[in-house]
Amino acid sequence: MSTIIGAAILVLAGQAASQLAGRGFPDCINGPLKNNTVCDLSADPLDRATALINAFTLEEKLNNTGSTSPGVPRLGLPPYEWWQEALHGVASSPGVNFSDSGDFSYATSFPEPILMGAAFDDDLINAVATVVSTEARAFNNYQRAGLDFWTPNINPYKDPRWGRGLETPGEDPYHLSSYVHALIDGLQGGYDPKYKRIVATCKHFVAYDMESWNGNFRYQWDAHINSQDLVEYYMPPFQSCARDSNVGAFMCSYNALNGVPTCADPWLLGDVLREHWGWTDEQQWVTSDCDAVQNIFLPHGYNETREEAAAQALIAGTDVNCGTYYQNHLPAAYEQGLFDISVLDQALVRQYSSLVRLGYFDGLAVPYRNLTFADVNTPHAQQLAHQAAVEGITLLKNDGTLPMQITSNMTIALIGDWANATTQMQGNYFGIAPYLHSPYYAATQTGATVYLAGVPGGQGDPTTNSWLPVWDYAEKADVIIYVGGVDISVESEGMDRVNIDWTGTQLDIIGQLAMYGKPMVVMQMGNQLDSTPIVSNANISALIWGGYPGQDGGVALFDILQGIAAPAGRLPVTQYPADYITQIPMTDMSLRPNATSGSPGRTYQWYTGDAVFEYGYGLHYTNFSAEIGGSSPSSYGSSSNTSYSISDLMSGCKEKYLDRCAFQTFSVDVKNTGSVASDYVTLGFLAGQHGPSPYPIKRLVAYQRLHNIAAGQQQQAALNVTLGSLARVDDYGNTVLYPGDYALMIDTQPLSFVNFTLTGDEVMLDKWPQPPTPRFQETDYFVGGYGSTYGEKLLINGTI
Ligand SMILES: O=[N+]([O-])c1ccc(O[C@@H]2O[C@@H](CO)[C@H](O)[C@H]2O)cc1
Repeated sequence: MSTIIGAAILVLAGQAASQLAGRGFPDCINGPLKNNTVCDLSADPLDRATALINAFTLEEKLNNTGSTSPGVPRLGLPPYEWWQEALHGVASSPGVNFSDSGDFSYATSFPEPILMGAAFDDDLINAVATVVSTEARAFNNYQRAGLDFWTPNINPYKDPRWGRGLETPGEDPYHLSSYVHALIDGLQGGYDPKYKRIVATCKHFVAYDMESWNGNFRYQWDAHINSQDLVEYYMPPFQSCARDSNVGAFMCSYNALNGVPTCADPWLLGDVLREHWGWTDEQQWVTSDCDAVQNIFLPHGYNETREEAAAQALIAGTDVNCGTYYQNHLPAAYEQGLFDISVLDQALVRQYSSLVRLGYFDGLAVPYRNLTFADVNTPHAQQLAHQAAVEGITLLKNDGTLPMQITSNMTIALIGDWANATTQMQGNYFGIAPYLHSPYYAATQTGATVYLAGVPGGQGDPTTNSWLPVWDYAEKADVIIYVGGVDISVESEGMDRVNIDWTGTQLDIIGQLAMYGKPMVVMQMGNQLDSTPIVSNANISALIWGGYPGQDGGVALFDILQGIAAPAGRLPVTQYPADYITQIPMTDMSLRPNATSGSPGRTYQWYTGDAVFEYGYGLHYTNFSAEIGGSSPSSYGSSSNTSYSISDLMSGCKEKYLDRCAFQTFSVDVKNTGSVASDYVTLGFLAGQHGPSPYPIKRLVAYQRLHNIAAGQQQQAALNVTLGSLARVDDYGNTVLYPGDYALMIDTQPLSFVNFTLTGDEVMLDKWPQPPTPRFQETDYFVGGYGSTYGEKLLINGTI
């Protein structure tokens, strides 16, 4: 009896699976592949993919090397588009196809990562990513998207000019590593699930963080980075992706690293990525950025011929080529004997075994097959999009005007080019949102009378007649709200910013509006601008940073303004003074301040000047105390010194990767000492004299967001600090645990400290694989602004 039922189920499943085939999935029931091992659900994924690729002819193999793969009609293998985007929601891209109306005409649009980074809430990021992957699966079920997505952009945001900083969670490598771990877990559905929800792609590997600056373009830029900066700053998020999060794919970048284009670099894609980080699973692949293989030939000029460039990339480990360069040039490269067929087979097996792991060949056996458009933009997703914006929005100034009660008998003058922002709130790499609740929409929801003057933020003379409504509205209003800043017209892909201050026009308008002497709030949108004139103007009541807040951004801003939600976001980047960009070229990749080059240093860890607002800054509507469990000296270096022997710490360390070993979990008692319930982001910074000099000012080693701490109540944060977090990186890129003085501090203006020392001999936690040969001339370091001693030292050691 049960056999009959089983057979009936199989027949039904077979029919349904065949119907799926009509929707762009391979037909493993009735199609030509039905007897190929790729259709055997019980076989090992690698064996399944190998059997599939073994059935390809040479020509079919070469045809399927680009981002748009034609498949193999002879075998019933459908075409597959590898390029999907989902930076902060399923996004318009070659493989994503929104319908014009009805089902699949929209997807939830979350804030840009720069604002979600400001939430410092990994649980939130995991929840957002889970919604994104759910919606992606629903799109896939109806043939409106593939199963792999080229997100996240996890290059650290090292320079405030970078046009794509909005795509990242900020400037700190620890923060990015932790954020991306939570994100990938949500996108892929865990570390190693039987069926991945989707495949995520960590990009752009590595040192890609310049678009176009002073004659340097992303396509030809050769980033010169010494091993210490590389391992300490540029690599950690990618290590987190590969080694700690088991991400399904990587994308190599346009730029070169120390003379070698990243997509052509066997050391980077082989020794570092696959071997050192243990990303050895052959179900994971590397794609090039789009046309980056072409760029190896020109403008990098790294190879003599197009065929050599294509072959070099393939051999180096670039498995997929975004674009058509492989399809166009690998055939001739093969004829010229520039690569062995086994290398091409390996690349194809990696791709298709990844599709096996996504259930591409498994019909209805895949648990996500029942997702439909009803699972897109659900009430939960909408709530999360709103929450993500609220959690990230950061209060930078408040003279007590906020939270502001807005009543229906009030009049608001809402001014600025973001006042009625819609798609502006989505930044870049976005899809079609179900709705875009602008600040104006949110203002009208309060019941107050709203005068809207969406004046352009960029240019113009605010004394001319066309601006008259602004002054009229300000005159009539009880409250003035200016919503402006920057947007993707000045910071975007291919376009770095040329300055980081407010435009003269905007400052002129804001200054004049402040003279009305009314409650006035500035909402600073987009990325950071030097807001000194706003901070120092006593007539401006409050300054809120709102980033790119997504589909419910206006509502989130007004919820913060009115105190419906309490602000607890923290700046995920330093807000530099405007002249910072005159002190350091974008091309200088070094982090440490340098007297010879004049660099004031990069990021809060090394910047020696005065920030307008420091990394981690953010005000609340209440006050907090934060005590580190039991021991709380009043400052760094004062008493309560506990001493730890390095050898004792190491003897308890059983992890494969020593940096993962626990040092301590510091419990922090956080008390809301004010009168407004609020979230609190517990930031744990480490300072002290240990390891190679110079020492960073401080560095983030742990964080946890606590939620809704009632007035007068207390919650406890648990800050997990690893041995890796205590360690520093030496000149050769090795990660070393050093004896010396340490201090853990809670918050930016520390609310409490704990001091401790490590004693005994230093221990190497991670030995960095050196590139095979020195890869560029000593003089190159001088171009990059390095001191001569350093350059010599590096070359004497025959490495970088
Ligand atoms: O030719 N195009 O249309 C085109 C569009 C976008 C583009 O940018 C690259 O494509 C994205 C792929 O994920 C990378 O993040 C970005 O660097 C590169 C090329």
